[in-house]
Amino acid sequence: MEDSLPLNLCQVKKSSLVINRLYTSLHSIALLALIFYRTSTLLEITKTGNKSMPFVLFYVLVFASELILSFIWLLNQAYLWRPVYRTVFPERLPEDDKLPAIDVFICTADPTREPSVQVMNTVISAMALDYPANKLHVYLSDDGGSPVTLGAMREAWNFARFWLPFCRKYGIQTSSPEAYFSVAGDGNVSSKEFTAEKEKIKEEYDVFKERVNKIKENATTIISKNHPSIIEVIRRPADNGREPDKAEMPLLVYVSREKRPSQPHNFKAGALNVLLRVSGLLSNSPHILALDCDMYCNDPASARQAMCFHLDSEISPKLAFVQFPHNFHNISDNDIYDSQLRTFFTNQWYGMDGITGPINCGTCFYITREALCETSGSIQEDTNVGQLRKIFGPSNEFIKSLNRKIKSNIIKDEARFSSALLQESQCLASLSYERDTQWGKEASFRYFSVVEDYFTGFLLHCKGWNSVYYNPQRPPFLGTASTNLGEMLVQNTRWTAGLIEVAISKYSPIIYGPSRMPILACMCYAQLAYYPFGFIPFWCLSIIPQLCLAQGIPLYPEISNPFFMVFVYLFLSSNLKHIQEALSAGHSIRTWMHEQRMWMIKSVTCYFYGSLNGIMEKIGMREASFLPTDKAEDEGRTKLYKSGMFDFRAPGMFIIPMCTLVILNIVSLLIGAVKIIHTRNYGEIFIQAFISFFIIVVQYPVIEGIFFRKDYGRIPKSASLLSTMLAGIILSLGSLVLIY
Ligand SMILES: O=c1ccn([C@@H]2O[C@H](COP(=O)(O)OP(=O)(O)O[C@H]3O[C@H](CO)[C@@H](O)[C@H](O)[C@H]3O)[C@@H](O)[C@H]2O)c(=O)[nH]1
Ligand SMILES: [Mn+2]
Repeated sequence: MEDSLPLNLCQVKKSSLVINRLYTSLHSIALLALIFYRTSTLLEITKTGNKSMPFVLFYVLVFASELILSFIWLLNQAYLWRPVYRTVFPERLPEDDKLPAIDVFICTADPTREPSVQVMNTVISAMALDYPANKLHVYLSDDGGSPVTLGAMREAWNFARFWLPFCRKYGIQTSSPEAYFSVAGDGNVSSKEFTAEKEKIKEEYDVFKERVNKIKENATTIISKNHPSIIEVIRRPADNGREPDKAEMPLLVYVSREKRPSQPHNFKAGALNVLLRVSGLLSNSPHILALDCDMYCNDPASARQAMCFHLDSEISPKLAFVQFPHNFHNISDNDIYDSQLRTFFTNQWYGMDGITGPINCGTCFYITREALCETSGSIQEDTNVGQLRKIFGPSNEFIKSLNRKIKSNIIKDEARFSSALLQESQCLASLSYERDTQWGKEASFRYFSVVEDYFTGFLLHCKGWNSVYYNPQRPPFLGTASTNLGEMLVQNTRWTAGLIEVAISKYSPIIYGPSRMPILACMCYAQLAYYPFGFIPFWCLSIIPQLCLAQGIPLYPEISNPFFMVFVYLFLSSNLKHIQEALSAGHSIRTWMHEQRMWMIKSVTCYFYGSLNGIMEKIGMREASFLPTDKAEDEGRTKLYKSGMFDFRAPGMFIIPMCTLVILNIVSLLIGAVKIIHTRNYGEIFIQAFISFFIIVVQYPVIEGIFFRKDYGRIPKSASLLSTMLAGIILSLGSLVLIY
């Protein structure tokens, strides 16, 4: 019987599992050997006492670095334990009238950094999801409180009245009009009628873009940080003579929560919580799709794919969300900055999916309202309303909405948008509404950290909820990746600060997690929280062995020592594993090189600064901030990225440490080489020379940027000069302390 067939399948990636476990076992033996070697050598050094204090200190720092790296490596093994992949069978879903409703939440904050036409493409593509229109409700949160966005949204509604019927009629998959018209376009139809219609729609689209741009040109305010809440249910305006087919349209709502300059608004999490409340009143769908404003739906099938999990009676009672991968439309084949964040989406989430499910990634996920407003499941007619008000605030209407049994979630009836209801929504979007409630603390999206996604997902998993990772063949969503070095380092610094805030709090996954979720899941969460601390070993290992190399002082076993092979093994094993993962995800060896390079660059910069910011935020010396990434295209920058050239026009705080370390490595390798030629004894400092050599090879683009490039993306002369001076100072200080 069709009904009894499963809606989805979960299979273990057997070959990966075997390779992974073999790798983990062998590599951990080698790590134990390293720890044995370091401990015994250190004991010997301290016993004989014939080494200088600075040397012992350096030795201890190198050992400590190796321990930190081993710890992060150990946490990482949890991802490798049991990778799984999933298959869905949407054709087995119940009839349309039995499908649950979906609310789509889209957040935007700034029409300049997030161009309105792009945001509206996301809105339109969400409206075009392959789902019954009366069960789809699209909400846009505008943190910019911008008349430009509101105006653009009205225009988007107008255009969608042409676009949706067209997509439905011809089965268009690329439901973002911009993407559809800029690429060859799908819909394998070549009839005359289709061509004519397509042309007509294209004209409508151009009109739409023109109007949106005009709204921006004529606007007197672009962003308002001081305004009451504004909610508008977008409706079709009076007949304008361009009436298309009477089409069923999803509900479209504009929400701009109240903003006051002096009051904290909790960034995106705050915006999402307002949407959660307002939508609770207007549509109250049991499922929610959250999207960043640049993440348009690239496959209308994602809603039904997600339902294959949410409607599976076996997994649904504990299933909080289905996470889809982040894919990006602007990734070049030669992705020099690893803008696509490959490791997360082609490796780690499969591994977490085999435990309790992937982390929440902030966008491209279908979550249940019940998981976010946890108590709703248990709300009965007799539940103490006073209690609920303490958690959810004073709105009776909202509290009523929590009880699924009372509320139907389908609205078509215009009377539902009575002015009283809209007024109540406005009150739900006001700043004062959350005062003395548990919003952002107990239920809902959490405010504790700027990586609200990671933290909210973590607490859901702690409460016993699960998640699912589904990565279909056709990218379900496509966003705009940061393909600009400076922008991306700022973004990563923000992420790091958010992660470190969690890592050093009472919610640290290794303290808060173990009693609440499987240990492997804790390890995954801990790996994400702690990997930024990799900046400590990276800084140490790119300075200390080099200082010693320049003095001809060995820190590693010499070639004839049996432990030499342990170091060789560790280096080869981890890099070959990395290469294997890149290759099996369909990438080339080049990807490995890019990722190594970016790991080094991020370690010296964002992981370092982000950790400092996180610690300062924790002790109250700094306020958290969230500057949305720039999603507007910059032709010059895009050109450099596409041609595989680094664009070093980034703040000096990022460029200078990077250059300093590279120059330091070049100089110490040169000095070391001269020493080797003199003494003819290379065996003792081989590993140190190799470390420098490896860093230099991997960081070749930086060398090119300092010495060889003449274009505008090169490293500025002033930065090179300053870096050379800094490298000189470090080297001289190093030789001073090591000699005396
Ligand atoms: O005060 C704010 C700040 C941001 N946003 C929106 O949040 C989204 C994400 O912002 P973006 O600048 O694109 O940040 P990213 O670092 O790219 O976002 C990633 O990381 C965030 C956590 O730091 C997650 O929330 C996101 O989903 C995830 O894509 C965008 O739609 C913004 O408009 C707001 O609505 N209000
Ligand atoms: Mn983004």
